[in-house]
Amino acid sequence: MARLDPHSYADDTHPRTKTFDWQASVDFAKRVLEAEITLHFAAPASGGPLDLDTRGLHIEAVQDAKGGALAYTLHAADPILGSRLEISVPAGAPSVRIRYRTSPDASALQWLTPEQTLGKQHPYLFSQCQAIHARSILPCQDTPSIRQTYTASLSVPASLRAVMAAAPVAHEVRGDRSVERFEMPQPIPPYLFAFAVGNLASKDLSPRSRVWAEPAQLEAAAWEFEHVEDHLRAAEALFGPYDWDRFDLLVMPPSFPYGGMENPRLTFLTPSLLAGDRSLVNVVAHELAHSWTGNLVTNSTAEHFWLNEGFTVFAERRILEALEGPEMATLHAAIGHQKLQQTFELFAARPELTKLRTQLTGVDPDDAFSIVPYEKGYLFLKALEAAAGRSAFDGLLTKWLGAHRFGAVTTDDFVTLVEREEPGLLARVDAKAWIDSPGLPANYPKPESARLGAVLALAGRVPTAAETKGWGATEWVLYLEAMPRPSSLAICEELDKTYALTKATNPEVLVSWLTLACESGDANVLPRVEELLGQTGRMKYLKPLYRALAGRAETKPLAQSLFAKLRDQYHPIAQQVVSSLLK
Ligand SMILES: CC/C=C\C/C=C\C[C@@H](O)/C=C/C=C/C=C\[C@@H](O)CCCC(=O)O
Ligand SMILES: [Zn+2]
Repeated sequence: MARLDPHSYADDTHPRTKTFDWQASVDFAKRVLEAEITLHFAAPASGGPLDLDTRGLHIEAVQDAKGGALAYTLHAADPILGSRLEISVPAGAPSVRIRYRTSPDASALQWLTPEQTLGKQHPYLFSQCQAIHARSILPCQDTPSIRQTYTASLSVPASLRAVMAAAPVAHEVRGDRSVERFEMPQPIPPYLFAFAVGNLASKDLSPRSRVWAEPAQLEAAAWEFEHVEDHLRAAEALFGPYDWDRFDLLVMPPSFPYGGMENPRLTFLTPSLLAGDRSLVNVVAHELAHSWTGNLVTNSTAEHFWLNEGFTVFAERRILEALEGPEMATLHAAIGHQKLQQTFELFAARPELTKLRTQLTGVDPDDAFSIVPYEKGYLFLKALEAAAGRSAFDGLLTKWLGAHRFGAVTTDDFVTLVEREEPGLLARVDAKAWIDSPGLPANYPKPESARLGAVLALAGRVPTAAETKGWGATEWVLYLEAMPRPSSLAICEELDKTYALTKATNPEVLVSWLTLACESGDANVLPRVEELLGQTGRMKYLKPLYRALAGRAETKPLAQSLFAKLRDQYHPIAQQVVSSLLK
């Protein structure tokens, strides 16, 4: 018996799921899915146990392919992993079928009332499975090391649409219900299983891309993401053919906990990207880049998350460089570097979580999550690119993607490939320190440029109008993130009086400003902070603001009272993460 993943009960001596068929009926009144799943094995079972991951599922029946009952045990829940569903599978069995019901507080799902949506007329339901939440939707081997294809059939109220990170194949209306069928032909890790149900409409952006949104937001979304085909072409020029057929976008409700989620064929995006100036489309570039780094070549467990995210930030900034020039890519890298330094301070008590390769047994991935795998992983790849030269490094990247296409990888797989293709390169950048030591090695490639230096030189004082001439959101975020914390109340007051930052419409600028002001004890911004925390559920915004409020004695009670009031409108993942940081 050998567990494949510290966050899964999947065992490499058990039958391996190759594909599954999932039927579910969405019950908005009870906030549950009534469902049945048939797991088809890669080879007939040899006879013995099959351990599946579940969380909060009410199991009604477990059967063989002919409908005969199979013995099973649903073990007590582990606080991080959920409950092991142990099934006795007879020798020769090709599949198992499980009928079950999800729990109203399934950790992957957020159920929204009509009032919590933009249109206020219809309910909404969406999923977020990364890293280990798919098991709250369906019993499965919930580890990226077992990739699975699937078919799905979703029964929803006829007034709503269901969309899925899969290929739609049929849509039938039957009275007051409609049944939408999907197929996912490419094998995916379970964390990329995703769907949404709501009052949705779509608009084509290119032959292989459309945007879905609530009707009132569709035109704004289509304008913001109009140039998605340029991103696709730039990415294919860099990384090779796009393997997923469609690259559709779904603009989520404001409570969506992340900036984006790279669900294949249907990327989920926070509505906070609809800035009206296309200044935040780097997130689309990031999610698109995952089509190669993360979705095609996938970390085998969360302990190698940097293989997903460090590579994707590197790829995102190469797309940005191709479309907007090296200066913009460098500015984004500089913001990431600033936030990385802040994160090292936040993780001072848990430096082991700032290694690239982590040990996460007994650690909840959502609690370990930070930008370290993103930005430290990016800097490590930049160090390799600088040492090898861009052409040689691009050759490495091509070989990496080709060698592990539709596969699951570990850090050792990357080390082995680089050592084989470019002997000595890893030693030249002290790869061991990057991978297995906390923080950054002394020789790391700090993002630098003239424009960047000019912005950073202003940190600590209020810039003049002349000095900020031509600044966009990126320069303002970089300046605000580089400001000493706490800054003086005099500086905060002058900044806001001069530049009306509390009225900023760009969410990145607004949150960087409000966080600085809260960390500096500037009570003038508190009404806007309270308003914003009620308008978004994106953890990138919730975490720094709640942490800033909780970090000062005079505003800690406000952090707690606000969270008590607002928590139900946040996704279950955000509720758990913010609750942990307020402890
Ligand atoms: C050391 C790493 C430990 C765990 C990593 C594995 C999974 C973390 C889990 O919490 C899932 C994260 C999902 C992230 C989805 C989107 C992000 O890439 C975007 C985050 C930033 C943003 O909101 O823009
Ligand atoms: Zn990502």
